Amino acid sequence: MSDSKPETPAAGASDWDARILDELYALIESRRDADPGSSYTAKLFAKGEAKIAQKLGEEAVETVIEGIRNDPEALASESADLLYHLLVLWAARGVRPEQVWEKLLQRKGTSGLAEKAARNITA
Ligand SMILES: N=c1c2ncn([C@@H]3O[C@H](COP(=O)(O)OP(=O)(O)OP(=O)(O)O)[C@@H](O)[C@H]3O)c2ncn1[C@@H]1O[C@H](COP(=O)(O)O)[C@@H](O)[C@H]1O
Repeated sequence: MSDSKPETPAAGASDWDARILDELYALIESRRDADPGSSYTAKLFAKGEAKIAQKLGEEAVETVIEGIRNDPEALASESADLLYHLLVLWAARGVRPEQVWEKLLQRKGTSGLAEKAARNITA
């Protein structure tokens, strides 16, 4: 069996990882000038940044609800909706995934508690 990941993951496949976020972002970018009648992403772009942010908020609330209920499958499903809409907002506002990955990388190894304590000293 090859170690390499498939070009495109099959639905339900476990042999995939977070690189799908980069692929999804590229797909979202490719829909920027598409027909809103044939693409949900294009429809979101046509509605504008404020509506996209509002939609992200709705998906966040739905994710929170599933986080409070004990239904991991529903939580995973709402999380996918949330991530998709977050990526659409990044694209709409000109944020590249690499910018966010860089932020995460910079924080690697720094405890959230230590960072918060340092912030309070300098505030
Ligand atoms: N990952 C997603 C994805 N996740 C969620 N959604 C859509 O997000 C919407 C959210 O559903 P809701 O019930 O919350 O909202 P709604 O009532 O349907 O929508 P609104 O009228 O409120 O805007 C649904 O229409 C979902 O289909 C997505 N739509 C698209 N993608 C990806 O984007 C690609 C391009 O899609 P199109 O732009 O439609 O071609 C697809 O191949 C997917 O890979």
